[in-house]
Amino acid sequence: MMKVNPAKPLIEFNNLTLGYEMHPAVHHLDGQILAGDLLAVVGPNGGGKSTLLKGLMEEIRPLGGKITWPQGRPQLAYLPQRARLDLDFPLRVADFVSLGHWPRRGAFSTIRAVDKQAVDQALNEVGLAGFGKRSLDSLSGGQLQRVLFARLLLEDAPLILLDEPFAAVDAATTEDLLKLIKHWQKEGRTLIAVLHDLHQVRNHFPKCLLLARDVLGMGKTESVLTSANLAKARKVQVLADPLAPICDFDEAEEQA
Ligand SMILES: Nc1ncnc2c1ncn2[C@@H]1O[C@H](COP(=O)(O)OP(=O)(O)OP(=O)(O)O)[C@@H](O)[C@H]1O
Repeated sequence: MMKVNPAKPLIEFNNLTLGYEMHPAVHHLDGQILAGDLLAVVGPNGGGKSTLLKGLMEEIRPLGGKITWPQGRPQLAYLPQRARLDLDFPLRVADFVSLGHWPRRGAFSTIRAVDKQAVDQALNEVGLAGFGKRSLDSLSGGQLQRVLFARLLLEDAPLILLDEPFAAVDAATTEDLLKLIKHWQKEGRTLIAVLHDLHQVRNHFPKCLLLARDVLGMGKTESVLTSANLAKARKVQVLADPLAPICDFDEAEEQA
């Protein structure tokens, strides 16, 4: 894993605006994420959380401002929202998990013995020892989420992005997956997770970004999730206003 300096920012946002066809979904974001941060991204539906992850993955380019990587852009691992995944095909669990090696080995490398051992170990760590030969489409929702985490283990990335990792997952599975997340943080990885359960965020995530198109707070969780900030977030009708106004970049530059 790439060595990162925990005292230096891993990611810097400078007046970052992200969106689609000039309509901002994340507006004028400034701030830093330090290496080793465990950051929750929260906010109303349509508030721009997934868009921010897409920006970090360079799936979309900023409409304005920029994202900088003072320590270089590290390898990223990404857990998409379950609702966006179509895993209803008869691929073996072990083969699917071994895809976690792709970023390092290339898509067409054969699965080597050492990989097989790593796959078994990853399945063991997520509580699915012996599931390797099962077919993906035979798994329950919670088991599938564990498999996705096993694949992340193999990716061994310094920066991990999780989009609603506990959606439709029961309490026991959530607890197990949270332990893995904390373990990853102890190993020095940086984690950014989109979440909806504020109780969970308060209990397990030291830092938080509250996003309702505009940034309503970023920093220590207890100072971001105040009743005043949450009241503001509730007032933002991002869903009722799917076409946010075209961003005025001249004005944005002047403010920068
Ligand atoms: N590909 C796209 N083209 C146009 N608009 C989009 C696209 N993807 C997202 N949007 C819009 O951008 C805004 C932010 O969406 P985003 O998915 O980032 O929100 P979110 O905070 O992740 O929401 P949720 O909690 O519902 O998952 C929404 O108004 C959405 O309709």
